Amino acid sequence: MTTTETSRTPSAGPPPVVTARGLSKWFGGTHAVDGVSLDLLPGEVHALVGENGAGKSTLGKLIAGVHQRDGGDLVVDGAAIGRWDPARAGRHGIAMIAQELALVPELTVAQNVFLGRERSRAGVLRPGTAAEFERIDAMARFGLPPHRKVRDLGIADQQKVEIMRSLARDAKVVVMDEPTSSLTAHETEKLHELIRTLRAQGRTVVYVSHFLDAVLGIADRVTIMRDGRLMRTGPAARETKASLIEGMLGRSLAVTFPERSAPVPPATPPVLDAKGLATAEGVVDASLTVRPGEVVGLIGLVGSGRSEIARALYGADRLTAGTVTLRGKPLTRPRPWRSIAAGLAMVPEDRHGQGLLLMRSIRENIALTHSRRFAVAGVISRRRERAAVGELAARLQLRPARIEAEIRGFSGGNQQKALIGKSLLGDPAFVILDEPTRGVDVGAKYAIYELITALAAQGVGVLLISSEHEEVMSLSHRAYLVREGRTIDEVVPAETTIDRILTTLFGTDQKAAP
Ligand SMILES: Nc1ncnc2c1ncn2[C@@H]1O[C@H](COP(=O)(O)OP(=O)(O)OP(=O)(O)O)[C@@H](O)[C@H]1O
Repeated sequence: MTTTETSRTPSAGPPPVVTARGLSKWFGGTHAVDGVSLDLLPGEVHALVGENGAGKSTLGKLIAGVHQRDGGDLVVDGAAIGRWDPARAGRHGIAMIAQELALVPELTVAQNVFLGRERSRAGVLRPGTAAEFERIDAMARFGLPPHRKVRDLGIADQQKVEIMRSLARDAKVVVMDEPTSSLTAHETEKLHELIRTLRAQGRTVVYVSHFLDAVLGIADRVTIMRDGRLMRTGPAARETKASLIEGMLGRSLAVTFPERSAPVPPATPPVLDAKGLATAEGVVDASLTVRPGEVVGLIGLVGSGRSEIARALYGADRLTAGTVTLRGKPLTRPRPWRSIAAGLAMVPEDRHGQGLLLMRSIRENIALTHSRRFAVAGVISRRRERAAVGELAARLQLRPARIEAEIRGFSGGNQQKALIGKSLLGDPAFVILDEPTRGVDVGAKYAIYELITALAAQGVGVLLISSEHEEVMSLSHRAYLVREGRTIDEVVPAETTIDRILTTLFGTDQKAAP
């Protein structure tokens, strides 16, 4: 579909709570949102879908006052809106849960939930807030400890704090940008229940997501965006996954995986050999090997210790027991810089917290860790740097392909690609990819799958962690099952099913039949 249709308000039914007419937003030469007209109805879940960089987040931010529009009109509750910022939007009952979470790490869960609302100084909450927290907690059913510092929470729990914050503000329109990207299937289902409750209360949820199955399951209406423009808005019931993908990309694309290379013979000496790892951060007893040319998955639920095992291998957390051997040499007391020098690379799960410098350019971000590689007689050659980064940007299909632009101006999915690029530039022998396709659209996902397969074909050993079990099942030669910080079993994904594996993971001491 190439024609641009605007959404229409059904002739009967309640008037829209927000109406956008010809909204427009430029970032430098990028027309991020281009003449978008849209109604948000009370009591609807309105999904926004589109490729990375299609303008979904920017549209959400224009509605929530995070960005100022450059053109077009915004009508809220029937009144035309002039200047617009998050505080004004908040007073009109519009809240946004952005991809880049806006929490204060040093404050507690409850303090963050009521941030900007509490009147007492130094983060001391007003009397009555405990009861208020309980009320919100009862509605959200996340079971978060109110007094825990946010910096001690994982990214999934931090996302839940943001969601509770919008509940605390009693928002009637909540824009959720990729709310489920770090949640487990079970947590996603709980969030969807909460969204249904909000809808039943007559509230509006704008749901930005790349998970098209989830979109079809929860949304009443779907708006498809492409290149800043609105392609169509219509009832979710009339869409299928294929029709959404076609609308997003302008062409059809089978959601498939590239073919795995042949299994690596077991006698091949491993590139990585880890035995009996333990850390204070939750690894209890993890052992695994990865051979050159092999993609090995870690399958476990969020919170099972998958990412913690990755951090232990990389040296981000200190080992309290166990050994890591890389290319036959022991990594005594692994630390990230020693691991990188020894040929290990890691793409972390939390790209903002651990991976990228948002104020620096793509080139600087990609090249920073590898400055020595571009040195000629001790001086960094910008020309060599630009050539290598440019080549990587093309391989990763980075959009826009401007390697000197600041990272923060790139869409979430394109930031993720830059992060992967950063880890690959050092020609590592072993790569850890923790949620490499999180927040990435279908087209770019396939590019990342191809990259993983290509890395293995070049003889690199890959450790793959993903909440999308289908990815691990389709890309890995072998996989370890992880529960409570332990590697409890090893499977060959091509010879088993995810259902069997999940039975093993959920069960107490059942073994998966391979
Ligand atoms: N603060 C900014 N400064 C400069 N450019 C920006 C900024 N925010 C967004 N852009 C650009 O605007 C376009 C739309 O980005 P946006 O984040 O809205 O896309 P998106 O559809 O939400 O993508 P994703 O699915 O990857 O999150 C992109 O080309 C992006 O690079």
